[in-house]
Amino acid sequence: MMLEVADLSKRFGGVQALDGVSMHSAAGRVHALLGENGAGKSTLLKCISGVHRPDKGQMQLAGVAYRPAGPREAEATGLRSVHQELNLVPAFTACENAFVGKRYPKRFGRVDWKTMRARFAAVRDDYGLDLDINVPVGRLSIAQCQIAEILRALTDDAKVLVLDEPTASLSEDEATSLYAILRSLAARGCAIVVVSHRLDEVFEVADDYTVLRNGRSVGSGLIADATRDGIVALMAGEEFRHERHVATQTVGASVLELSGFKAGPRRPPVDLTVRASEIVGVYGVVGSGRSSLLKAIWGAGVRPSGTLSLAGRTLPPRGISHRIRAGAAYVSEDRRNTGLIMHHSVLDNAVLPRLGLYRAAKRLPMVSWRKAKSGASTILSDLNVKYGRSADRISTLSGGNQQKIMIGRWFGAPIRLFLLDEPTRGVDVRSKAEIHKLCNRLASEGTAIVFVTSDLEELLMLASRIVVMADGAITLEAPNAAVSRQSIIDATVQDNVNRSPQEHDNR
Ligand SMILES: Nc1ncnc2c1ncn2[C@@H]1O[C@H](COP(=O)(O)OP(=O)(O)OP(=O)(O)O)[C@@H](O)[C@H]1O
Repeated sequence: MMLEVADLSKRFGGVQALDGVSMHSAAGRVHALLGENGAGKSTLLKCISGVHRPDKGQMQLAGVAYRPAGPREAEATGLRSVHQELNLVPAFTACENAFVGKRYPKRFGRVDWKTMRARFAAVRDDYGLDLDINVPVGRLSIAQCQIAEILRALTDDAKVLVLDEPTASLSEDEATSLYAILRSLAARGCAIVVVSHRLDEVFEVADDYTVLRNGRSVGSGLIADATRDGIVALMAGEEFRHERHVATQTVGASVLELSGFKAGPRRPPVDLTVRASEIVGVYGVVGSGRSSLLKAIWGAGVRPSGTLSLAGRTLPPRGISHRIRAGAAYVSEDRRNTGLIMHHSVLDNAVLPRLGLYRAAKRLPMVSWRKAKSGASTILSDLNVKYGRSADRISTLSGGNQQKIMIGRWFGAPIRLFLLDEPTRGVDVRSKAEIHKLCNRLASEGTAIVFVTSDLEELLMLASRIVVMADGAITLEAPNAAVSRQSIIDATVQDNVNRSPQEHDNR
């Protein structure tokens, strides 16, 4: 075994995040680490990569006792990691980020930038990844940052590579190419441990699995011997099925109208109408302009232009407060920077956009924290959020639980238009089904929903109408039942859009 973990435990205050976990990962194999939100997956990866020190238990790397005092020591032993929260310096390029904390190539005593860039570009090309290495990562999308982070891990040979949800913000195609990279790394003798909530891809790429539940390892084995239902039952501790929930209710009046709307100065104009009770799913590859369009509709775009009307009123191209007053709500794809206030409490984050609901008295501009606390606890229990105390920092919650709060905090007041960017990113299968059910409930009450997703299954499962984007333009727009899986994938590339949507039908 390349990596062996035995009886590992880790406690944070009152939370037993890991409780005697064991796992083995062999060289040349991809090991999937599975479990519901808050099961302890990230904590386990952080113990392996030296971020956390376990309270109890042993680890071995390549047959030698391994107990890293920190991430540097773990790296020196041959371990590379890609965590859920990306750790990149925004002002540095992907290449400069890749060398942070490592020995720079030098020439005449000075940093040899040329060699550094060439070495980095060679790794990028070797793995067939597409990334501009001369742009500061602060200007890249989340998915491109993810690629930058993975490249950082690949710049030197690794014995073990651990990745926490590396495909969460990648589209189907990008995830497929990332997994091809993981397979080729495994073929070079690396042991790979990967966390993913996308079970379909786990079945395609992984050789072995371990399931965690409430901090304990509750099952492990060969993927070839496992079934999807069996794994889901292990994760949830009971039988569970994710039903398809495509909304069937009749749509109402138009809520959002875009006409010649440009999300930015160099973006093509977009025309789109979304009606009450409609769930429009927007799909495309990284950089196709999905998130920029959503952000621009929300009023936070960079120099947008054209006409946007919400519930019959034309709104200025920028300005979030107009949108909120008109009944819109938004969930950002970037939980850490623009979604949540990470150093504030669970309570603060859960009530922030709806503070007006928790006034001490009707016209008083003061918040009653008693009311806020009870409002928050309703939201948190409705969405089955796992947390210790509402005063804990939100950064201590697992990624999936943070995501649920980002969505739930908008409830409590009617939502006319709900804009959701990757609403179930990092969320486990059961919570995903709950969020889909919630979207359907909102739609049946008249909310118009526009969501961006990189998950083709989710798109087909939830959207009543499908929009595909490429290079900032809409390349396909049709009711869910009228498009094939292949035509959706084809439309993600501009050159393919002239083909008929019915051309392939392999759904
Ligand atoms: N630094 C921390 N301080 C306090 N509690 C923490 C900390 N890190 C994790 N926890 C708690 O440990 C538990 C396990 O969290 P972890 O992030 O490992 O879950 P996960 O399986 O990765 O979930 P997800 O799929 O949602 O990312 C959670 O209850 C979480 O709130």
